[in-house]
Amino acid sequence: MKKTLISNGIFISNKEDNKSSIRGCMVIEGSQITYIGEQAPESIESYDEVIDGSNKLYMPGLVNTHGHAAMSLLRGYGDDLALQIWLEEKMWPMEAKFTSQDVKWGTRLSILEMIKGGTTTFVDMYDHMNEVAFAVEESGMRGVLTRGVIGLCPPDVQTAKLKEATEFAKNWHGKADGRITTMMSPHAPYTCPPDYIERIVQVAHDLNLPIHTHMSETRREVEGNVEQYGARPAAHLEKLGVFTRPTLVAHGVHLNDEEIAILKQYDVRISHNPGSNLKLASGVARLPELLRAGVKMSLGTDGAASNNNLDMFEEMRLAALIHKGVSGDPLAIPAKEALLLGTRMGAESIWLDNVGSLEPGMKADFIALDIDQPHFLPKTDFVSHIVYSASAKDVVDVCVDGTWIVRKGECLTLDEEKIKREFEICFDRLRG
Ligand SMILES: CSC[C@H]1O[C@@H](n2cnc3c(O)ncnc32)[C@H](O)[C@@H]1O
Ligand SMILES: [Zn+2]
Repeated sequence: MKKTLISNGIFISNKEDNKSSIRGCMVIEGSQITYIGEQAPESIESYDEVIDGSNKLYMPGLVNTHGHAAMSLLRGYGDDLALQIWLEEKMWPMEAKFTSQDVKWGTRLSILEMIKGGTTTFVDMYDHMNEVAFAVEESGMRGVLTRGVIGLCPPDVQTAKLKEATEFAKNWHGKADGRITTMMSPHAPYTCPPDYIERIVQVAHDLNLPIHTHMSETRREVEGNVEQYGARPAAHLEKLGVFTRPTLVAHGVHLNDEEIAILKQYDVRISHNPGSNLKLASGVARLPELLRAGVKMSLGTDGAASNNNLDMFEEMRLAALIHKGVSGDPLAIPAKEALLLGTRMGAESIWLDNVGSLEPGMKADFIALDIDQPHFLPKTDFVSHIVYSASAKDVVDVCVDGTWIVRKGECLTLDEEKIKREFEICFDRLRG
């Protein structure tokens, strides 16, 4: 088993009882971290590889808990619209033209953007998901994948989509050396009739899988749900049995206290997507209150058509900043909490208990930032610098499951030039 020593680095471990950063060493054996501390545990000769970590900051890989990778093809299309019009008049008509090739190259472009920017795990809800799984397998990244189903269609089409989602979830769970896990996904309460949601929940039970859905993203959605079903979305999904499965909801912007209590009761996790919620004018989620209530929170970018990049550093900064602005409390989301939301809490939100911090026994999913740059001085509080000053462009090395997938800013697993060429071909066909 390959044994690597990284020495002379600065490490942000995220360990519960740890000081925020240490100057020292980390040892990786196979896919795992086996040591982190100030001094190397063994002499240099006992390692297969020794890396000089001077001028680098090592931290856990970022975890993006909600997105639609292939939507990179729709970046900049339908800007400055609110959700429902954006979906109905822009996204869905274009997505109806997507082939598996479009999803293949759109997803690969997003994976490139994500890994080069320090994201080591992502959640993806889309169609043509075999292509997403192949891309995850090849890239070396970690993915929690799900075929999202929209039930606004005839019963036979609903059944076909559910069958496809079920087959995908069954076939890919635990694949790519365990780097892929799967979920079942009714797209949203406003796009899936109640009986369809119940059928999806039944499949999740049968396959012992979690559920991922969009929920309470806009005020209009909440009002529509009350009008149509006599209940707000959280109570509606509770009634349909969704929360009897481990559940991750995206957005959760418009939640009242009663709904927060329901989500806490069922240990439902929420992916907070501040960039997308601002751009689509959906609102600002009650992140500080949700955290105080004990709801497990994390961060997501959503797709590149509503963000418009996949830079998780931006989401951490937005989370830290907008809640200060909205509440008037500078401590609403401190830097340390924003960092945890983008890393360890992200991993916990998607039931990955062995990534998100740098400690012995954890998977070697970590990134290195080049801190020999003006915006990382003075060398005082690196947690602050990560959240308030860093960006995806600072990432130089990325390791997932003990394998380097980015070195010196270059992706080692995917052919960047080919992906860009093929992406442009897909784009020209779709939008030319
Ligand atoms: C059924 S595949 C996923 C589906 O979700 C759409 N989508 C992208 N962003 C959002 C969002 O913020 N809210 C709701 N739905 C969204 C995407 O266009 C796909 O159709
Ligand atoms: Zn989404």
